[in-house]
Amino acid sequence: MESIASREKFFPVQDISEVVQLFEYELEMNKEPDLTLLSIVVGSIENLLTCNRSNVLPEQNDVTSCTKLPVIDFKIVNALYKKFHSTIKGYVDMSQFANLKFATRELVKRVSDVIWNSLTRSYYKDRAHLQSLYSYLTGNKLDCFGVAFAVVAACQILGFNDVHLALSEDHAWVIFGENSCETAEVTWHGKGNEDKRGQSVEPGIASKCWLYLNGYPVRCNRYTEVASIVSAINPSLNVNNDAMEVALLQQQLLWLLYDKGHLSIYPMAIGNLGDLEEVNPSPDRAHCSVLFEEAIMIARTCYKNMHVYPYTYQGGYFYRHSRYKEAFESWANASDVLKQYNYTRDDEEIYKEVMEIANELIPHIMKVVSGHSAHSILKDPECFAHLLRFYDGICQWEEGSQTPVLHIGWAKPLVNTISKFDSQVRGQLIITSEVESAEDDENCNNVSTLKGIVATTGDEQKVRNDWLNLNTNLAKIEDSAESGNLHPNI
Ligand SMILES: CC1(C)CN=C(N2CCN(c3ncnc4sc(C(F)(F)C(F)(F)F)cc34)CC2)S1
Repeated sequence: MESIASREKFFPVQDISEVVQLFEYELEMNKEPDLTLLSIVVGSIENLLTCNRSNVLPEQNDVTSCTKLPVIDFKIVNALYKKFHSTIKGYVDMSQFANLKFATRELVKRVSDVIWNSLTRSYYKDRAHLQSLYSYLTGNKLDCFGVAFAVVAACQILGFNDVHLALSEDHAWVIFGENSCETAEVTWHGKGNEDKRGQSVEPGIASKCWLYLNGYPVRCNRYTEVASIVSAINPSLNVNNDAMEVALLQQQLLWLLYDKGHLSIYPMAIGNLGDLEEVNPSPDRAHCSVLFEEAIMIARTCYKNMHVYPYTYQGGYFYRHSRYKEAFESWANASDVLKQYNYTRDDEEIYKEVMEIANELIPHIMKVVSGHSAHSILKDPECFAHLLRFYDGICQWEEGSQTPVLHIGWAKPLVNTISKFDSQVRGQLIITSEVESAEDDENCNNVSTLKGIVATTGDEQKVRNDWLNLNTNLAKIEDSAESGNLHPNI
């Protein structure tokens, strides 16, 4: 039985700096970081401070790395660690997988079955704080991410170091095999969907749905898996409050991983750090807006600009700081990513995200700026161009998709927004468009799309009627609304 005796010297853990030291040791000194140990430690701190917070902390707590944490005893951690080891080694009969250099699909499926079959029969899967091995070992509950993570931690215990976590923006699976070129579903996704555990994710990638990022997920190594443990820390006490100590712990651990370069292929983790820095800026650290930019650059360079969330992290920041023109640009850039996909029922999460932007945030901005003076964004053709690009990307997302995206609920805020801009502003747009080949249009009409919307100020430009493409889509929506076949999503 592998032991954590060598780590006993870090216990009892009493404050954030001691947790950071333990992570530092695991990242630097251990042959490879022990996913089981680290998940149990942060999971126990999170659960003690968010679930049963009964007098585990002194009233006053300082807000530095000496922030007091509930005392985590070695014997508790050691008992849970041994429990996971004996569960995995007890239920995975290694005689069937003897002398394997690399994991097989059967092995991965068997490990997934052991985790899956040991979960509580029915519980609210979307509840917070179900992501760690502490939750699994003390309550037999895990969320979608937690199951995938547990499978990878279990494979580490069994010695299969080729099994790694693959992370999209709303799903997780594993990669394994000689060049890590095999993939396997190991957890469920969404509500009411049959799980596909054991199968490859190739069909998901082939369907061009956002859930599988066109084959550009974050392919983790052990260090990025440690980053996923930290990024998955959830400081929420309830809908409106966070446990400050847990947020501080997450922020310090993310900076530790950032400084070691372990966030350099993980845009969402950098986005998470940006959100934490916005609320609680660390002295002599980059401003949060720099972090949001960095996440975007990683998505563009490492993931062929297939990730949406880096732009919505940045757009959300600009929106919260009333930097509306920049928010429009971020959201238009997010839409440029989305139009590379076909919308399917598995993409609910990003649908809700885009719908909130289009039907809540942008209309709110329109209300706020309506009363403002001449310099307002309603006189700015570049703002108008960003908004058109945002809406057009959604239209293109819908084109070629099995499931419609837009419905009359979208058209009203859309038309309302566009009509807020003066006609002379609208007249200052230059629309360039290329006619795309018709392979994706069932009527074999040439599908002209907005290849670029540039705004000029100054001399009047006749608006090229190519952007009528947008109006054509609007007409379709209104027709469909009249004929009553509204979007099933509403
Ligand atoms: C701009 C936003 C709306 C703000 N928060 C966002 N998050 C919060 C954090 N988040 C994440 N942050 C770090 N890593 C991961 S891995 C992952 C996942 F693959 F979907 C999983 F594993 F299935 F849950 C999600 C996720 C998901 C996206 S996007």
